[in-house]
Amino acid sequence: TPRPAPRRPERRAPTPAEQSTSDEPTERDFLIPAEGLTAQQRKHALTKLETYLVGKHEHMVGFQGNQDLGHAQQDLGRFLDFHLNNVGDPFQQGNYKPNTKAVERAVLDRYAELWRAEWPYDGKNPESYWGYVLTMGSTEGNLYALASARDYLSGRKLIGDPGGSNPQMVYVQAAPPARSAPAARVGGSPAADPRNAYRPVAFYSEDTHYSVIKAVRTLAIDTFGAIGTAEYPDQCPLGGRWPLEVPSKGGPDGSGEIDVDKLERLVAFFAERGHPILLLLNFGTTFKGAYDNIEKVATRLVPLFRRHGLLEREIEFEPGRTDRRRGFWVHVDGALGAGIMPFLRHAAEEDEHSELAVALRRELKGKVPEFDFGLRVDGVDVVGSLVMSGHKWAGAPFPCGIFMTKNKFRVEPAATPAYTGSPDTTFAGSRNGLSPLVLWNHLASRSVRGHAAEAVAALRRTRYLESALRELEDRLDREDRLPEGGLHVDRSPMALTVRFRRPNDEIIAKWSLSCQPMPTGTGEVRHFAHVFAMPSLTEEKIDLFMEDLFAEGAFTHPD
Ligand SMILES: COC(=O)[C@H](CCSC)/N=C/c1c(COP(=O)(O)O)cnc(C)c1O
Repeated sequence: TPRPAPRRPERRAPTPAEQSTSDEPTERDFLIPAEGLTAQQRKHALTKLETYLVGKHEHMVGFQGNQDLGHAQQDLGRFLDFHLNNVGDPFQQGNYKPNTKAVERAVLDRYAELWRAEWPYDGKNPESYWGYVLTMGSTEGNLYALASARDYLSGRKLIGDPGGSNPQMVYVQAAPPARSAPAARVGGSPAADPRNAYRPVAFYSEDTHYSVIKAVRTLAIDTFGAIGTAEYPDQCPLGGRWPLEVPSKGGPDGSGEIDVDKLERLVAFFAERGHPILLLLNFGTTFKGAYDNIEKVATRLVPLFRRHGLLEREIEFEPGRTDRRRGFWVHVDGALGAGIMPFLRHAAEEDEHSELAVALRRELKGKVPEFDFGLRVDGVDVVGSLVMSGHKWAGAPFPCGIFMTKNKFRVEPAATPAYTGSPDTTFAGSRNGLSPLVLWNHLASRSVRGHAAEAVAALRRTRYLESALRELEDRLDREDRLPEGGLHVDRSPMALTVRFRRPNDEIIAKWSLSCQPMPTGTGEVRHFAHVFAMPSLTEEKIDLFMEDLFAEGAFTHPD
């Protein structure tokens, strides 16, 4: 029987009476009639949206997006007059001339310096950085990093037929070494199976952002859990069933850092069998703001990689055409952490009696953690790639970010399309030309000392937030209004966020809170919300937020 036609609204501008009454605009307010809308109707609809956004902008505290625009609008608004497009490689000008690649290169050079990579960019130097400004956020960067790592570790190479009839590049795949190949050439211990030599295995923790799981699925990259379950049943080195993700320290209600001891045992299992290792580490996890101890991971795994011939492998594409590549790749998801940490490191490097260094020591017991291209263990430069979101710490008003790696880890560009005049070396085709301007403005509008002071202040405000929540818990307890079990206030080491018991839906909507159910060690599930102390979160806002949480029914839920 034919399905009834979907009920469609008439294609006409809604009358004022038909428009949504709540201050939250709906698609009805923006219905586009065939005859278009008058200037007045468009202004009316847009004003409704602006009014709504003003309120939400003021109360946006629940995600790691810095809402402080600085003076981006007056500095950059003029560039909306241009159709900017940074299509192609940032370091090749290309034929699409209305671009901001010069700005993009300056931003990349500055972040390369902040992340202790070799800069300025030099296409002839294998140790030089290469990177590009993302048109999406770290999701694009993670996708691109994992695709690069997959091709690099699985012995793929893109070669062109320069001067040939076909300008396109083609993939060539190295053949697995012969079974008789010496273990050293296979890149594994004597037990290594040469057939695994180009089968990379991915590892990431249970606190990893969902964009990584999406990337692994999209790119058909094998994870240790999937291969373990399929090919090594009942052999999990942790005992029991293979976990899908590397356990975090202290389990689901722990700090959110990866459990390095368990990671080491899982990686060893696959390295012994000749698999190349693809490791994604978090530097500022989404919900708990936790930092994986990247230096500790590297200190444990570099000797293991050396033992199993994974520090350097010879890859033969065809007789006489070989590459020397590593058998491991460490990607750092620094969506939030890569934005703030270089500035905290600067504060730590100041004279120990300076006001900034003293202020940092009040917030941070111990050293600023390692995460970037400067990390070396036994002379090995550990980090293969790094991403950062521009709309988090840097406060870009739209998604953007940075992907960075080194020339020596790159698989040659996919194509050199004549019509753009620039090698197609990024994930996107057309690329946002405004993002480099926003990131440039963020970096250039303060001295590095000014950025460092901002970073230390954010740690101080996080501590203020945590104290305020604990005082609130005491106030509610004194008035016998504390919910059963308390407010579960918690903060991971150095985190820019504090998590606490989820309040009611009205407060969640007003303050744009991000919420997550979390199993506890006892099997109970607790519902948390969190607040991030981005530069846009002032102490005044924290006080106003506490008043809302103190109100009657703040933690009451309909269910
Ligand atoms: C629930 O919160 C989120 O999903 C935020 C993005 C919104 S904050 C502005 N985090 C995104 C994120 C991402 C994805 O980054 P984006 O694509 O820029 O959103 C990658 N890695 C980590 C550790 C992340 O936290």
